[in-house]
Order: sequence, then structure tokens, then C-alpha cells
Amino acid sequence: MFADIWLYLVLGVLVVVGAGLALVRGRHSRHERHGETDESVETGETPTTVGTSGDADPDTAAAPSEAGLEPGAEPEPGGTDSGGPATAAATTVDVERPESVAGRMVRLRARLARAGGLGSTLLSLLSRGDLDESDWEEIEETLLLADIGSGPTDELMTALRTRVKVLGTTDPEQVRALLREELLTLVDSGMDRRLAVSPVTGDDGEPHPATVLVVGVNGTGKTTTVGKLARVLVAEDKDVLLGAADTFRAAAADQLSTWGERVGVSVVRADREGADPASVAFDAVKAGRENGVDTVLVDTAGRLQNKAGLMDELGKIRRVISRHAPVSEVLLVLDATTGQNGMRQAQVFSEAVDVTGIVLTKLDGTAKGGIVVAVQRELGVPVKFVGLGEGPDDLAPFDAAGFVDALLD
Ligand SMILES: Nc1nc2c(ncn2[C@@H]2O[C@H](COP(=O)(O)OP(=O)(O)OP(=O)(O)O)[C@@H](O)[C@H]2O)c(=O)[nH]1
Repeated sequence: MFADIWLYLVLGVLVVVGAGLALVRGRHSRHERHGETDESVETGETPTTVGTSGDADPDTAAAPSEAGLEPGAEPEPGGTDSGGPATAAATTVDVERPESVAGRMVRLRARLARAGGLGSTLLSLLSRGDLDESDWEEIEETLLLADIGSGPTDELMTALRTRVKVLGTTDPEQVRALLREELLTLVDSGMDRRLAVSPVTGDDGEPHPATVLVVGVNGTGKTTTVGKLARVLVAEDKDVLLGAADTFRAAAADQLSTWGERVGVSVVRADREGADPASVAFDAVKAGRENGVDTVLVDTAGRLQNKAGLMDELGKIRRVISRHAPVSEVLLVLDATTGQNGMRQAQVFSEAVDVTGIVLTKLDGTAKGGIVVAVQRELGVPVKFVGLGEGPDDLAPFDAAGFVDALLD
């Protein structure tokens, strides 16, 4: 009998102690998660709350989204069909200072050089001297294999044939200088590659954020590029806000939130998969304007079956954004490893929306650097940035001379 009572007493004490320990542990781990923030606030560092102002306006937050919007209709100012208000990520983390932008291309030159099978092969062929027809065929083949495209290949062949004959030398330095000059002409060092990311004054005389729409086929690296671009802009002391209008894939918004959190940039996103992308873009630019940010970067989905659908969707996003701020840039993200297939995709996108610049990703993973030339020629717009790896700061403003030099390394 006494033994039973003791047993119950001991068990009771164990349960109480166990529960107490669990409580203390739970509090401790919550404290650990928020501890960094408390510390950074106390030490007076930059506030790092990642959130959105999309919920700042009760009008925007009202109305379950799809209501009031017919298929294909556009969101009215103050209303959203994004599946509820674009939601705020309320986490707080330490912010990183991204690498400064100047000199990134130099740091990444070794990776770029891998795309330069083209340059080194041409150099060795041209330095042979007394080139016969089969040498020239080899040169032509090299250019075509590097995805330069047939038009630019013909131009370069003509220029090289003439100049090599006139030069009459096999001196590697002179051949290199000649080739550098011709490649620079092809890459077009005169193109304006600046990105319009500074606020603009609207027709109403008010300042509006620069808005950058990022488009392209899925898998080309759009979301990653938006994240990397945010870091580029933060490194340049710009106030940035991201819009996760790729609502097709929920993970894309999560991915973007992570990019934003790392550098203390807010992300406006829908609260469910499949919400109307135009509505998210609308909320993002609205929030950007209300918060006086410099630049709003809008990620989009690329999974549209046909050109008409693509035109509808991107056209709608563009129109609703323009209600708050003119679209400053439409960046087309292209995967450099996809060659001619990528070129066809590029054409479809450029017919659907006025592309103002190209971001060529995965240039680190290809020996077909000639795609820079082909895509600029085909679309008539400059390559403005190149992706050279999966690291967060592996995106560099494109610099024609740096690129050609890397090809010839
Ligand atoms: N090597 C290399 N990988 C890259 C580069 N840019 C992006 N990637 C990788 O490409 C993959 C696809 O990138 P995402 O940003 O998810 O592509 P997305 O176009 O947004 O895809 P969807 O959201 O499906 O439309 C990821 O694994 C990226 O890390 C680059 O410049 N170099």
C-alpha cells in the first residue's frame, strides 16, 4: 500500500519536473530565434524587419481577391484579387552586406573564361599563318558552335579574312589585338547597359519607384536573378521592394522571401498558390510607392502555354503596374546554356512584351559565350547583367570589354 503511494508520488514529481523543463526549453529556443534581432535593435543597427506594406492599406487588405475580378479583368486601385492581401513575412534576421558591384566581373573572370573556348580556339587558329580554306572553315565552325549566330559569323569571317590578309602576320599579340577589336564590335561596346532603377517623377509630379519586371521561361533563373539583383541594388544603397508575382509555384515566393530577408528587403507576396500575378504586382508597386522605395523588382512566372496567353498575362501585369508607376525596365532572363532553343523563347517573350534588357544566366556553365552576340542581335536590346554562378553575388553588370578579354584569356 505504502509502496503504491510512494510510486505515485515519485511519478507525479517526475511529470511536474519534466513539464517544467519542456517549458523552459521552449522559451529558450524562441528566445534564441529572436535573440539576434533584439540584440541588433538594442545596438542601434539597421532595423531588419522583413515585411510588406501591402497590408498597410485596409482597402487593399479588403475583399477576398478573386471577388470583383472577372477572368482577365484588372485589379482596381485599392482592391486585390491576389487571394487576399499580399502577406507580410514577419521574420527578423541579421542582414548581410552584399558584395559591392564594381569589379564583380573581374572576380568572376575565371568562370567567364570557361565560356571562352571560342576566344582561345580562334586565337590559335588565326596564329597559324597562311590560312587555307579548311582553316577558315574551322574558324567558321568554331563561331557557329559558340552560338554566335549565322549573321554575326558571316560578318566576323569577312572582317577577319580581310584584316588577317592586310596584317600579314602571325604574331600572337597582333592577332589577339585584331580579334579583340572585331569581337568588341560584335558585342557592341556602345550599347547603353545601365539599368533604370532610380525613382521617376510621374505625370502627377509625384515621385514613383522605378519598377523592373523580370520575365522569362521557367527554370532560366528568374527568381534567383531577382534575388541577386536586389543585392546589387542594396550594395548601391538603394531602397528596394520585391513583388513575388510568380504565383504559379509557391516555392518561388518562399525563395524570394529568403533572398529578401538576407538583405533586409521586403517582399510582397500572395497568400496562396495560383493567385492573380497582376494583383500581386499591383500590390507590390503600390506598397513601394507608399513607402517611398527607389526600386520595385517584380518576379513573374514563365509557364504559359502560348504566345497569346503570355501576352495577356504580361500585358495585364504591365498595365496594372503603370497605374502606380511607369514600368522602367522589362528584363528578359535567358539561360545561356539553352542555345538556339533559348533564342526562340527570347523571341516569343520579346513579341509579348517590350524587353529593355537581357540577363544571361548560367554563363559559367557553358562554352557558348557567343550567345551574348546572337541574343543582342536578335532582340536589338543589350545584355545588361550576366549570371556567373549560384552564389548570391554571382551576378555582374555586363561589360563588353571585360567579357571579350575573358574570352581571349
Ligand atoms: N550555375 C548557375 N546557376 C544559376 C544561375 N542563375 C540561376 N541558377 C540556378 O538555376 C536554377 C533555377 O533558378 P530559378 O531562379 O529557380 O529559376 P526560375 O526561372 O525562377 O524558375 P521558375 O520559378 O520555375 O519559373 C537554380 O538552381 C539556380 O541556382 C547562374 O548564373 N549560374
